[in-house]
Amino acid sequence: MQLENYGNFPQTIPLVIEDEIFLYPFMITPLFLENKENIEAVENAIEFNRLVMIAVSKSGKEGSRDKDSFYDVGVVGNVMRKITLPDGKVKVLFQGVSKAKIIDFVPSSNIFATVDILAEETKNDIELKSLINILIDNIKKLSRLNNKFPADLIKAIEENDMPSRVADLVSSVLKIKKDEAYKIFSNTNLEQRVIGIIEIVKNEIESYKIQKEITQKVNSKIEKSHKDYFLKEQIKAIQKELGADNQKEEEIKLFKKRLKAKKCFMGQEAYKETKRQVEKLSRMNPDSPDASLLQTYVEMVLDIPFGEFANVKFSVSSVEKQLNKDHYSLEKAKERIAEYFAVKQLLEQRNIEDLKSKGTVLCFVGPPGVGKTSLANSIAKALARPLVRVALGGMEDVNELRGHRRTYVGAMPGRLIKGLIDAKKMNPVIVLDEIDKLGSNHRGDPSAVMLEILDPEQNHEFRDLYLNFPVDLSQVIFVSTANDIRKIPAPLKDRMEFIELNSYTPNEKYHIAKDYLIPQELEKHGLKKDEVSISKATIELIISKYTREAGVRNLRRVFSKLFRKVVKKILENETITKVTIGIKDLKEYLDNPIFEIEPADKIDVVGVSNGLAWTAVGGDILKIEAIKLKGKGDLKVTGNLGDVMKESSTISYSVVKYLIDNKILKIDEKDIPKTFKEKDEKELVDCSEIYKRYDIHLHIPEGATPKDGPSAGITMALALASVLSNRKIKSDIAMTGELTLSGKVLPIGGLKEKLIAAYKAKIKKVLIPKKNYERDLEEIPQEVKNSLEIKFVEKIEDVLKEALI
Ligand SMILES: Nc1ncnc2c1ncn2[C@@H]1O[C@H](COP(=O)(O)OP(=O)(O)OP(=O)(O)O)[C@@H](O)[C@H]1O
Repeated sequence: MQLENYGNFPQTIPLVIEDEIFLYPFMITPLFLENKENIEAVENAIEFNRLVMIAVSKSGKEGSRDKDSFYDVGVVGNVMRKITLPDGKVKVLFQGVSKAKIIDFVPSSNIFATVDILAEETKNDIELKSLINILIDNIKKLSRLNNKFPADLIKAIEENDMPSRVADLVSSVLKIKKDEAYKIFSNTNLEQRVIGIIEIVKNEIESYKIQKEITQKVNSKIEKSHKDYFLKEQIKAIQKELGADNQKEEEIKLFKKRLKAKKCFMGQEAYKETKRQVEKLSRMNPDSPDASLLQTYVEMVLDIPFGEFANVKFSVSSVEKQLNKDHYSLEKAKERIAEYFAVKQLLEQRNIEDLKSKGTVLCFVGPPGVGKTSLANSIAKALARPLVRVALGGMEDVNELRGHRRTYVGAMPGRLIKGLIDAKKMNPVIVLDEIDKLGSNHRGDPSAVMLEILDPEQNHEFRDLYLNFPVDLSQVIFVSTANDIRKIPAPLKDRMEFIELNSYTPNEKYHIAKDYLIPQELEKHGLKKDEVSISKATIELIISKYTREAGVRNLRRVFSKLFRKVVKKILENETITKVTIGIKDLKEYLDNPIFEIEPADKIDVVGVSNGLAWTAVGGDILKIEAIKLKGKGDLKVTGNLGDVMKESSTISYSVVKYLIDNKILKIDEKDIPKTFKEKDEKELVDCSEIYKRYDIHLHIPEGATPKDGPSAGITMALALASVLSNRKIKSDIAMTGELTLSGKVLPIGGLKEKLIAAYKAKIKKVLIPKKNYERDLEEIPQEVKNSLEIKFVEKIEDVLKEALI
């Protein structure tokens, strides 16, 4: 279609104002017209076979035909077809012919405008060509990002050698906003127009790239959240299938129910804290690790037996009965325990509530195996309360008692709270075993924690760190045990009442074995009384040669070992109805004997004296050895001695020197080493030269065992006196006593243990301080007193007189 066929320009032609599409020359475009003027203009063009000018309305001014409501540059073309649609609208097919500009608009007619063709100019063909190439490149790039430019379209663009057509075509595909499209289209400089289009294509490429990136990110996020969502849904479905979902709800319900039941017994703070934690738990995902920790906490708290009490009545008679039933002898201890519960019973009968739970804590002190724990057992049995044993010996951290805070990995309540849970009662008997082993090497302050537990002023509000609320321990009966009273911290000692238990004599052991250990062990092994017979002599031999202990723990083990073998024998041979165990059989049953305290040396020697020692595991014989070596009066002391014992050796040495100087201890002149000159001239030398010309070495075996205390004073002095005077010491004599610098003998502790040790070592005579002789002999078992000659000594001279030959 030729433009010339339509006459010269400028000319006045019908004007259509298009609201939607920005038209370009050579485009064949369907247009939908509903505006009366537009329809009239089209009809006029068809009727008179004229061209029509299509101008585009400015943004926001659609529907108006005012002069400045549309762009003045548009397209002239012809109407190829016109169809009137059923709704009154008119559809026309328009073919653009040329770019044109409205020179004049005729508002009176309203459908006509005077229009001129707008020619485009090119300044530089080569530049234009390059710009077209750049444009095509960018279009190709864009086509990789979206599908606006299909391959055949790109091909058509490439093959078109009219730059203005390429520009029109590309612009029409890009769907540029009207005002921008107008700006580019109305430019008559073709290079500038192509540059404008390139910019738009590039912007579009950038924005697509960004869009793509964002889409990818969003997609991956959406994918992840979708994945999570689906997984969670699946878990839920599985849990539902397994009933776990309900299970959690059920559990929380149960916790709340149990908590409600305990509310009035557990105290407000405890109730509030637990309630808070149950609520927190109900909001948690049951699979999270925190939830399982919290669940353990809630379960622990609800397991504490708040409000549950075993028999609350105290009955002295039943305590006494049980103690007597379970223990041989131990009269003093039994009496003291009975008194303790008598007070409690009276306070209860007279309803003096607040004193009932107060008072001191019983502490059984003595060597291992003498019945400390077993007395506590009997107390619990008699009071019909559960017994909880808390071993303090192996404890490394005091927080094992008080619990670890919940922030601590693997936190748990302390042993006391666990004890209550195990006992299922709030008033058990708790035995704090080996309270003396709670030393300062523990982490934390053990005595402060123990005070919190034992002090009635504090223990009704004992705060376990794990629970984080106070628990009332005031109804608990605490009993403690210790081997060595000296190792218990002073503030704790103040709260305790000590009941001393001593080593058993062989005779006591025999009775315990016969009346308690053997019947109990027979029962444990399923044996009847008449199936085993052990003679008295056999039991005594077992005591003296197969056990080496202050108590009877190993003795019990020996019987258990014997009876295991008896059981085996009976099972192996059904004809056996009774097994007799005699002295001869012991070797077969028990291997070689272990000697208890070794009997003292039978030979009297110079410089070896027998001391008596008290240790946490019972009494012992302490041999003290002294030798003299040529020297110049030094004293060397070995044997792992503590400071007090070292001082005591110095005192002993000074006392002995004093005795020599004052001729109380006679020195034979022959024993003093002399110089050749003194020998030749037969010079007399002073007796003091004996200690000036010799060095003395004092040793107390066994070197690996630490020893301390002043009670070996007289024994060391005796050894020193013996070695310096060269007089022998009687081997069957032993002694104990502190020595003062003026030679007086002061009293000592642990006499009973020491005398029992002397008795076991077959010592004949024992020298003890006068004060002990007058005060403590009553407590010494008769069999010991019968077999030992016990003599008191007041001063060192008495010792020398008795012991030196
Ligand atoms: N007087 C006694 N009568 C009967 N049995 C006794 C007597 N003394 C101790 N026993 C028994 O000896 C065994 C050891 O006693 P127990 O465990 O009470 O010793 P312990 O003094 O607590 O020792 P440790 O200090 O090592 O804890 C127990 O089986 C106990 O029954």
